[in-house]
Amino acid sequence: MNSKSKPKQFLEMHGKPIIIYTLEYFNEHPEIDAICIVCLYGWEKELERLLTSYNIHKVKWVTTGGETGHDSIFNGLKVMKNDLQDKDVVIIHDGVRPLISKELIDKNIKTVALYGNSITVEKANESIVQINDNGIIDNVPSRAKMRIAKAPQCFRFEEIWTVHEQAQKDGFKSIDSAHLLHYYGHTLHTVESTPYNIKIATPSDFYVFRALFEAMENSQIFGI
Ligand SMILES: C[C@](O)(CO)[C@H](O)COP(=O)(O)O
Repeated sequence: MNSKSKPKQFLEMHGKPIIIYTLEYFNEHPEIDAICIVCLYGWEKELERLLTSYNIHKVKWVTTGGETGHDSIFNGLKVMKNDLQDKDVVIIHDGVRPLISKELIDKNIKTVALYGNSITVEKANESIVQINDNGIIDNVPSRAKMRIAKAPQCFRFEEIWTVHEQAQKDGFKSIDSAHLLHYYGHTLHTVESTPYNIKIATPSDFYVFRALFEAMENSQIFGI
């Protein structure tokens, strides 16, 4: 949904870029020590300007994105590697999920502390069907067990680094970190997302974001 002039994470809502809404949750969270941003090539200067302007002071590393999400995450891990200990917790989030909450960050941190990793998921409230190459449904999994993988996805540095290194050797590209760890046989633990943790991927998502944001500001939505 990138506009003609801007990639979606830099689009503004009420004068503030989406990426800043997202970053503010991490910047203000007491248990977040440092932030790494993997930035779209060519937008680094604009990002630096925004970080200064909105005082996002916890950003310690900015690096350039790769061709895929998988490559971008690996770029982020590489730039942080020398500063992190194996047991440090890495919380991987999408810049275009600005309705994350402190509560969801808290839940993820607690789950990593207990089990070693944490994948944010949402219950599927519609049926999910698997199709074959001809568009024919060949599997209808039980909806009760279906979850939609979201972000944040959180790991000890050692665990996420090891699978990325292995994937480099194997030439394997994952859809996201949950997929990558599952591929290499790791046990993954889940936390249920807070509501409204939407990913802004299409123009309609942008309008949903605006409506939700305004409703939250006016306390019209119960349970935020
Ligand atoms: C991590 C994620 O948000 C889970 O749904 C998603 O996989 C990210 O996908 P993207 O295509 O890299 O935005």
